[in-house]
Amino acid sequence: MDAKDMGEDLEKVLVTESQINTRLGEMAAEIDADYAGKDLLLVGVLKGAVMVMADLARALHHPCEMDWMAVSSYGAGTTSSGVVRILKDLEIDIKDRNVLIVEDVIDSGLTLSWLVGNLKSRGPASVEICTMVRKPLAFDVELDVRYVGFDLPNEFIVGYGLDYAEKYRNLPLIGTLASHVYRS
Ligand SMILES: O=P(O)(O)OC[C@H]1O[C@H](OP(=O)(O)OP(=O)(O)O)[C@H](O)[C@@H]1O
Ligand code: HPA
Ligand SMILES: [Mg+2]
Repeated sequence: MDAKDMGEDLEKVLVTESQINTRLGEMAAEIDADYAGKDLLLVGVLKGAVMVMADLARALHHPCEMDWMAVSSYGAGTTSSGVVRILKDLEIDIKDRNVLIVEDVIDSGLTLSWLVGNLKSRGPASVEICTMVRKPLAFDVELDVRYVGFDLPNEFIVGYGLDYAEKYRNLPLIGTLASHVYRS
């Protein structure tokens, strides 16, 4: 899928595919340097983080393991319910591991502040966060985000894993939707 397949649904492009790829390379280089000589376990948060996880893992030179959690707070709407549920837990024991949580977006920050607390209670050596997008509201919760792709304004976005009612995740860029999409 690309912008041409969106018909009139795409309002504007905020981050292009090539900007995403360039930034991913920079973030991977930082992670390679920071984790030199250490083990690394990437924890992707389904489903939104699938694209970042796949591309980031391939951009890393550092060997890593990957595991997945599914937590949900949004359902089909565009605002967080604040109630986080585990839909699928990790399969790997993270005790004494260096965990790097991989996310597509930190919006209200509620999902990650809950998840960081949950993972820290399992006795890992470290827990850090890598997200492709961070929005301003996330600054209201105490969240130490080590790697940020792009700081974007407070608008609902889709693409590169981000969905609206499960659609548009396979758009390779990040953009906003035209208002008629929300009405239909
Ligand atoms: O910072 P917050 O306001 O908590 O929002 C961020 C979270 O919301 C989205 O997930 P969602 O629950 O929609 O599931 P999905 O990844 O399957 O789309 C997104 O992928 C993040 O995990
Ligand atoms: O802007 C967003 N788009 C899609 N999913 C999301 N989940 C939190 N914020 C967003
Ligand atoms: Mg979502």
